[in-house]
Amino acid sequence: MTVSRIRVEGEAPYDVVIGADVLGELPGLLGPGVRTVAVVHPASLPEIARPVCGAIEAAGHEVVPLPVPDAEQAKTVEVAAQLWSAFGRYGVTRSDAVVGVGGGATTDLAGFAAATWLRGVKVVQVPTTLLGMVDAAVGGKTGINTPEGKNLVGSFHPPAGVLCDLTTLASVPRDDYVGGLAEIIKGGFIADPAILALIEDDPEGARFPEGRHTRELIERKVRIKAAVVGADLREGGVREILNYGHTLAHAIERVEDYRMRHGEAVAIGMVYAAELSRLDGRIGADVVDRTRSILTSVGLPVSYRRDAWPQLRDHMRLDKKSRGAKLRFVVLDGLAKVSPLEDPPEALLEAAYEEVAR
Ligand SMILES: NC(=O)c1ccc[n+]([C@@H]2O[C@H](COP(=O)([O-])OP(=O)(O)OC[C@H]3O[C@@H](n4cnc5c(N)ncnc54)[C@H](O)[C@@H]3O)[C@@H](O)[C@H]2O)c1
Ligand SMILES: O=C(O)C(=O)C[C@@H](O)[C@H](O)[C@H](O)COP(=O)(O)O
Ligand SMILES: [Zn+2]
Repeated sequence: MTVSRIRVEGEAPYDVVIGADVLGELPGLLGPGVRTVAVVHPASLPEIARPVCGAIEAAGHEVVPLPVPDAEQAKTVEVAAQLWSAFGRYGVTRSDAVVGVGGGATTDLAGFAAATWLRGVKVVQVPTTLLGMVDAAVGGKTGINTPEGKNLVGSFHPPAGVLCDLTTLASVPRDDYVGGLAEIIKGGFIADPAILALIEDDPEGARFPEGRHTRELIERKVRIKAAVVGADLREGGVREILNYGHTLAHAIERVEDYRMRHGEAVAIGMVYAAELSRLDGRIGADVVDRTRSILTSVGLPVSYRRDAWPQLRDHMRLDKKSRGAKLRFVVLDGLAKVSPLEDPPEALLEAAYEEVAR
């Protein structure tokens, strides 16, 4: 299988390397002069962390394996503080590096710990879920949750490289894998409708790493993300499009106490954003129907509890796109045509939720 390298431009350009059995590329991404490498990984995935540690050790670095709690439980200030203590104990300096191995939750945490330790040390991300590869590990958004909401603390800290070893996808639980499809489908609606056609061509295959179009879907989504974050790292403009569906999604995750997968919440959030776009007169029912049908075809949810609306509305206040009391949504004016929707009337917000509610 070939190895692809997708460049992310910006102040400090880096590569997203994609292929099977590509761990040999890791020392090159770490670069010269690194002595100690802290490998942050879920405690539940020792079999995935071990070869990563082995590849780093074989290149002559000193490896410090740092297991953290699984999934969203890792994205807390307590776990970040444990990493800071470990970095101190093991002497991680500004010429050393952190490697994040795992799903998006682990790479978000590892990136955040690296961004804040000594005001910023090098991080290389090794995503091992579909969602991590196509979204979380690329682009330098790092963060943790607080009791008030999702990703409320974090920083923009681009990695020095991202290594997507496609062989790791084989063991990802089906529902977690399918969650990653939500972020790929998001890419289809906001930038590259060819993604939608590929999934519609083989929705069952899309649910598996060995699917006919998997490699192309991954690369198309990574290219979208690389182009957007390369142009606007700090979300001053175009990067906001990557937040399509996320205003409601993050509120749902908060209501669910982070027990719902991010991708599942994003799927519901995209239906909501599509309904907002339709009710605001921007798109026809065809795009909304396509949203529901493609999400359903791969097994993603498209509705949420009616009685949760007051709580969801309250949590949306703290969305990072809000400006003062004014909410801001990312909406569609058509396929691959994205706009901000500022300060929508409450009646519109409620009417769109009524279309999502069950
Ligand atoms: N920073 C960003 O730009 C960005 C973008 C999108 C999502 N995110 C964040 O990413 C997170 C979601 O990521 P996710 O969907 O990868 O979830 P996750 O990190 O919770 O991983 C899902 C599950 O899969 C397990 N797992 C990981 N790799 C595995 C493998 N190869 N084999 C078997 N099990 C494996 C994990 O241990 C976990 O239980 C959310 O916190 C979300 O906010 C961040
Ligand atoms: O990279 C981005 O920018 C995104 O918005 C990608 C999202 O898929 C991702 O979930 C991100 O973490 C959400 O960011 P937030 O700023 O709304 O927390
Ligand atoms: Zn997301």
